[in-house]
Amino acid sequence: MKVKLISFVFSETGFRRNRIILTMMLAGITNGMVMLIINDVSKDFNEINLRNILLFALCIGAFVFCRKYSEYHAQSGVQQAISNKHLTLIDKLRKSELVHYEKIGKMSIITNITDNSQIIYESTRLMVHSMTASIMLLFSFGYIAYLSLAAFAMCVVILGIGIVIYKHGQKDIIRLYHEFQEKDQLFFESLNHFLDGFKEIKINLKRSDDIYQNEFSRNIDDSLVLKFQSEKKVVSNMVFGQTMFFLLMAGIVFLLPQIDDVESETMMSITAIVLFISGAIGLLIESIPMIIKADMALDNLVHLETKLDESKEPDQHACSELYKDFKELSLDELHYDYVNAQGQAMFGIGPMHFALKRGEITFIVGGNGSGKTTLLKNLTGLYSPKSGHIKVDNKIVEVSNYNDFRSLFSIVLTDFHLFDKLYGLDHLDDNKVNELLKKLQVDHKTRFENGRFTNLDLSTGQRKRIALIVALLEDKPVVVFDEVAADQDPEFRDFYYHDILPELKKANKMVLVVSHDDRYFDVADTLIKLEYGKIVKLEGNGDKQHD
Ligand SMILES: Nc1ncnc2c1ncn2[C@@H]1O[C@H](COP(=O)(O)OP(=O)(O)OP(=O)(O)O)[C@@H](O)[C@H]1O
Repeated sequence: MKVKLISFVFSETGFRRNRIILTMMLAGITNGMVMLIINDVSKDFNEINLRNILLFALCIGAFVFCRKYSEYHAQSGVQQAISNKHLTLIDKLRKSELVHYEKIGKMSIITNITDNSQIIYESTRLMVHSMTASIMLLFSFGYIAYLSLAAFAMCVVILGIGIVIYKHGQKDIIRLYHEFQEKDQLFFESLNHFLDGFKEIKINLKRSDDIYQNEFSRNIDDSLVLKFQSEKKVVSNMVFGQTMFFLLMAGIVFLLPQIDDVESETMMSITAIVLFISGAIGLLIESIPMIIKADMALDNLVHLETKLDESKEPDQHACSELYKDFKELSLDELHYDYVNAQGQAMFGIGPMHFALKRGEITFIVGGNGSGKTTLLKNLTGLYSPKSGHIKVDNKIVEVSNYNDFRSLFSIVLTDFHLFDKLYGLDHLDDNKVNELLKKLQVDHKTRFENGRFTNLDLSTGQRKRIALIVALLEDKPVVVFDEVAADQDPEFRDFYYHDILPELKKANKMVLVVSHDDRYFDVADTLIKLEYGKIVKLEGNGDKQHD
């Protein structure tokens, strides 16, 4: 059986790897030596001499040192390996396509990374103990072979049969663990809904009871059944292991004298050794289920990493401000559709064909679900089109230039997120931010000090204003606002349409706005109306520029 946990633990120990292996072996050997000395001395009290006392002390000292060294360095190795794995996963995550991230899901990523890492970390100590115990067992069996080959053969046969049957039992346990994991996944999905919909649950007792009884209780009951079944198997397997050990004892005590001509003193020694190693065998039997869980946890992390590798964007050229001075952005027969898990196309947009200029305001309008946000995600390079192209100054934007292309945009989508710090904005002048807070009338709620907003516990409308401020601070050539005015009071809405947007236009920015405010449609230079993913109206400059 290949234990993946071992290679994972050693993957980050570098030059200490050989030392850890050596000290683990020495800890096992010195443990065995202690047993030998005790055995020798208890057989013959003349053996109580300075040499044996010193040897005993030396073995204990070496054991303590080796055990501490191997355990400490293995633990720090695995901690390092886990931290590196976290960084690798986050790095791969940020390079994967948005559409794949949306499919994998936030909760699945969080639980995968946190739960599995915890299991791996906790199992490492057990694994080190088990490896030390295995060395001690090998040492002890070597000594048994030295005392009596027949006793050694008996150990090999009985333990061999035990291992085969034990491994067979493990297969069922692994299957049950997998089923349990799937149930656990369902539980976390429900938990995700429960936490996201906490307000809706709080307000509606019937809904709250329904989700509690029919979702959580049922899921937990199903999980418990599997957990009980697997625990039952684990316990049976452990008891079986212990029984095999008793069988070994019985073989040594009752059978060995019949088949081998062993003296009673040797019999005593062999019995003492077998009793001595019972602790190590017990430890091994108890560790195996945990090590299997750790291997499954590693598989889960590898599975997540493989998914992220598959969803990786094509390699990007180094950012070169390729499009910095662009003038026009156009869609050339762009088509995009969402596909379900079976690969069938669901909702789609396109084909779309229009051109937008810098220094102009474009409104994208249409009913709910008409495809406005999907269009924006394509336009900004968050999704890559299934067919057709995005062009900048009439040149196709290759996917390898998407990083460069996306750097043109500041976006505030409907599900925007406010970061506690303004990442990526270096050398920001606090005064400049505070002036904007004043201009957008949120300065009485929050200030910008030492690179952070002092308060982000704000109303939805206020949070949107902060998101708007961040977008303005980024000072990108294209700004994209998805229903930003939706939660604003009439005065601010007026300010947004009649001041903020025209100011951005004056600053030669391309302004893309999703809006349902038909009272302000006259602000737009171009108006694109969507229905069922198709352009049903294209008015203004965008139409004139259409080639
Ligand atoms: N990740 C997704 N997977 C599958 N279908 C999706 C996904 N996101 C959106 N859709 C579907 O695409 C359609 C268009 O959604 P989109 O968010 O683009 O509409 P919208 O015009 O922005 O709507 P609204 O005005 O309500 O925000 C919807 O029918 C929606 O069900």
